[in-house]
Amino acid sequence: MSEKRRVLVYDDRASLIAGIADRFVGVMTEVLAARDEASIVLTGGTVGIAVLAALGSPERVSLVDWERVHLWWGDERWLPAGDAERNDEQAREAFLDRIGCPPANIHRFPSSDGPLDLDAAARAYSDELARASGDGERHPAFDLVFLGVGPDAHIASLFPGREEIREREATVIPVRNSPKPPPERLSLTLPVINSADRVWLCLSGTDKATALGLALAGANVSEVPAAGAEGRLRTVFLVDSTAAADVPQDLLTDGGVA
Ligand SMILES: O=C(O)[C@H](O)[C@@H](O)[C@H](O)[C@H](O)COP(=O)(O)O
Repeated sequence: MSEKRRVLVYDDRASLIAGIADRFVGVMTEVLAARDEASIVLTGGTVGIAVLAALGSPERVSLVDWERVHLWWGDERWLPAGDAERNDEQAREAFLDRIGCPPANIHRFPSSDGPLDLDAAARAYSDELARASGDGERHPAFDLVFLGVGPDAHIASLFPGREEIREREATVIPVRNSPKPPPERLSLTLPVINSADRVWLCLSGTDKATALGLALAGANVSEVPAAGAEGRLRTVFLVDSTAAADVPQDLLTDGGVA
């Protein structure tokens, strides 16, 4: 396993969630010691949201200087603002209301009940990313992108066998007829995800074992989107032992720098 890519295996889901949260606190301490602000991309999904809840827990909520953090999303479900199924709403319930991150630093995707249609919403988020870059780039320099991984190895709303995973020009795209409900979504594209210093893929459960095994074996990205996730400095698969069941022992590492 290269220093750039690691697989960290935790005994069970609870220790995985806690381990991801604790490692994230460590990374943020390092990043915010070196720079004024950090930019993080959050994910939806049960593992991603559980990690946010752990970060918002009484024992961790004060460990990150959230006032210096910008939060973005890797994807969003095309639903009305405040809908319980929106990734940003689940993040709000999990931790946003407790961490004291300035509202201007919380960069939600547009919602379906707003003035924009799906295509215009993608353009609007793309424009917001560019504005936030501050130096004429197309998006901020992301310190870390969280990704959940579907049983089909999708990441964000980039699904296998679909054109969106192959998009290399746009930074944000609309997704229609999504295999995972709801059918309409918005997603960052793979080049934007991979522009981050760190990409963390978080997997729990036996239904993720095949996706993890294929991703680590270097399967074709169009068919196994998780195989295409690669941070500039680090790519870390943070998994529990059930998700790791199909992974050859030589691809597993314990501990190490995430
Ligand atoms: O909008 C979403 O649903 C997520 O962004 C999606 O990419 C999710 O992270 C994966 O489907 C894994 O979800 P689980 O962690 O619940 O398996």
